[in-house]
Amino acid sequence: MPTSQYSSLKTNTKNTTKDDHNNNHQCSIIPLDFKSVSKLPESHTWELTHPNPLSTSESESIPIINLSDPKAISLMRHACENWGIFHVTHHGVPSNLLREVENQSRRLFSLPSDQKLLAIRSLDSLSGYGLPRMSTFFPKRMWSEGFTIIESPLEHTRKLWPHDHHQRDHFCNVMESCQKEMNRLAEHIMGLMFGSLGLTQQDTKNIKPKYGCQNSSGPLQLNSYPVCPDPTKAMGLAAHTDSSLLTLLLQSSTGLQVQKEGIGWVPVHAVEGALVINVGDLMQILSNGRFKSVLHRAVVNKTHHRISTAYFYGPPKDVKIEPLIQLSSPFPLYRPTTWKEYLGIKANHFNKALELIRSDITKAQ
Ligand SMILES: O=C(O)CCC(=O)C(=O)O
Ligand SMILES: [Fe+2]
Repeated sequence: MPTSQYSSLKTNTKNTTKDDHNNNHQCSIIPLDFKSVSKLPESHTWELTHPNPLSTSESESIPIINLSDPKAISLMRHACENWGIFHVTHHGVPSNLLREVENQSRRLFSLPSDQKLLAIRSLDSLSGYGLPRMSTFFPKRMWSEGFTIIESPLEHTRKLWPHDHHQRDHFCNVMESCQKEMNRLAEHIMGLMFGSLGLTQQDTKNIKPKYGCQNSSGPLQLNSYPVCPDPTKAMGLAAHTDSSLLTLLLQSSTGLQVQKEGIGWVPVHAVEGALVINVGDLMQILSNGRFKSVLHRAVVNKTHHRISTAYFYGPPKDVKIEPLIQLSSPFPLYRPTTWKEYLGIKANHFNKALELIRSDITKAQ
C-alpha cells in the first residue's frame, strides 16, 4: 500500500461514515515517513513542558541491582517502593540474543515506509506496525513508530519480507527466543519481589501466566525513535504507566525518563548489558499500592536512531487480581479486576484508569 494513499487521508469528525471511521483509524496509526522530512512538522510539534531533566545526584539515580547479589531481594523491595523502576544485571539473558533483538528491530524499522505499511495494524487487532496506541489521546503525533508482537510475529513478517524466507525466519526465531527468555526472567523477578514482601508461592500461584503450556507468550513491543530535527519540541512516547504486572525493557541508548516525586523527570541511563524493569499498574493493584507503577516517557534526539524493546508480563487474561491487603492499609485500595477488563478501561481512559478502579472505601475518605 503506497504511503501517499495514507498521507492524503484527513481526519473528519463530522457526518462520520464507515469509511470515515476507517480513515480516522488509519490517521491515528500511520507513522510519518520520518526519512522524508527535514523539519519538524506542525503535526508533531508539542508545546513541551519538558525541558531537559534536572541533573541527578548519585542518591537520586535509578537503582542497579545485581541479581546474583544476596542483597538483591531487599534492594528490589526498596526500588519498587521508592522508584517503581530499576536496572538488573547478571540476569541470565544472553547478551548476543539482546544484541540480535536490537539488530533485527533496526532492520525492520529501516525498511522503506511503503514496505512497513504492508504490516500495518488492522482496526480490530493489536499486533503489527503503527503509531503508539495511545496516540488517539493526544492532539499531536509522537516521533516514534512501533511493531507489536502478540504470540507470533509470523503473520506480519510474511507481509514485510514476502520473498526473503531467510530474513523472515531469522527475525521470528530471534523474537521468539527473546519472548521465552524475557518470560523466564520476569517469573524470576516476580518471585523475588513477592519474596521481598514475605509472600509465598501459594499466595501468588494463580497469577502466574501459563504461557509455556499454551504455547503463547506476553506481548513484545519494538519501539523506534528516528533521528529528530528538533527534539526539544518533539515527544517520542508520551507519559504513561504500563498496564502489566512488570515490564522488561531493553534500550539501545538513553531516552527513557521517569517521574520522581519531588524531583521531576529523571533520565534512565542505558547501562551496558542491563535490562530495565518497571512496575506496572497490575502490580500496584496487587500489592495494594505498596509498589508504585511508574510514570514514564521517551524523549528523542538529533543524532542517533534509538530502539527499545518492551516485554509486558501479566497474569492470564481472566484471572482476578485482588489487592493483597496484608501488604498495606487495612482495606483494599482497588476493586478486583482482570487484565482483560483493565486493558479495556485503559483503552478508554488511558492514564485515569488506576484512579477509576480505586475502591469505593478510599473514594469515600
Ligand atoms: O522506549 C522506551 O524507553 C519506553 C518504551 C515504553 O515505555 C513502552 O513501550 O511502554
Ligand atoms: Fe511504557
